[in-house]
Amino acid sequence: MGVKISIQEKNFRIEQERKLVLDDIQLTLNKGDFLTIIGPSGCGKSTLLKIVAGLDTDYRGAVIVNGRQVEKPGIAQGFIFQEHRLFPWMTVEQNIAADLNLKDPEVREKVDEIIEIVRLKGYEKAYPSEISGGMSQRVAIARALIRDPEILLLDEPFGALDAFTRQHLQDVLIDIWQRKKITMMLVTHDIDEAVYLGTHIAILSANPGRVEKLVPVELSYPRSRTSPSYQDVRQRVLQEFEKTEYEKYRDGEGI
Ligand SMILES: Nc1ncnc2c1ncn2[C@@H]1O[C@H](COP(=O)(O)OP(=O)(O)OP(=O)(O)O)[C@@H](O)[C@H]1O
Repeated sequence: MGVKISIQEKNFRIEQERKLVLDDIQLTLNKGDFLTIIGPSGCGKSTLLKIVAGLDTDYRGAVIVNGRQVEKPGIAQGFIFQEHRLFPWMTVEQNIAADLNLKDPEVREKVDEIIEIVRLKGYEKAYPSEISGGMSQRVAIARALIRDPEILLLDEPFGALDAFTRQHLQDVLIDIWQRKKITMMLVTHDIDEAVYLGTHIAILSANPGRVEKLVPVELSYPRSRTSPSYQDVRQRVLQEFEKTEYEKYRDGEGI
């Protein structure tokens, strides 16, 4: 059981013109894999994630999550955006429970367990305006986790946070992933984040978006950013990434 992504092509229509954005993306994730995705700006990373989430179904191909074809958004595919999208009028625990009844003892127990996992104990009754950006993002992750998703999709989840908070949340995410044994797909602009988190890294090229390289990361967790083996992987990924950037600009695309 796992996730099978087969996107033959994804086009967007822009001013009468058809633009091929994703071309022949074939990815297979085993249960518990953590795939990080990097690639030049505009290469289709978010589009890929939205397709897996069922938020975009206008493409040629199929996405199978644990044997079922994804045809619309659903609880099996948790999605975390860059901005947390919490309800400002609800407390932390209400945001996490959302449409589930907090008075139900089973829901209560689950909310308490997840709050502990995302390290928000003591903040259950706080409102989003009373907590930091990093904490809000942890609430968003908790809200997805409580629904027991088969895959968690994260689109630049820590992109808006400062470097210190970002590193802390990377460790929280690894802890969640190890405890829940959940399959993850995370898009990032940060090569370091991709190497620190992923069991595999997909490096995409642009125009059209293709998987240029799939790099398995055979480093144990927790990873040390300063170890020589970590630096070796980082260097290899950086070289591959630079090739895709170079090709993009050589072909006349600019910032
Ligand atoms: N709804 C849309 N309509 C038309 N074109 C779109 C739409 N969404 C995305 N695109 C185009 O598709 C391409 C891929 O966009 P996407 O947001 O998936 O890239 P990305 O790799 O996530 O970019 P970034 O790294 O800058 O966030 C871009 O050229 C973008 O302009």
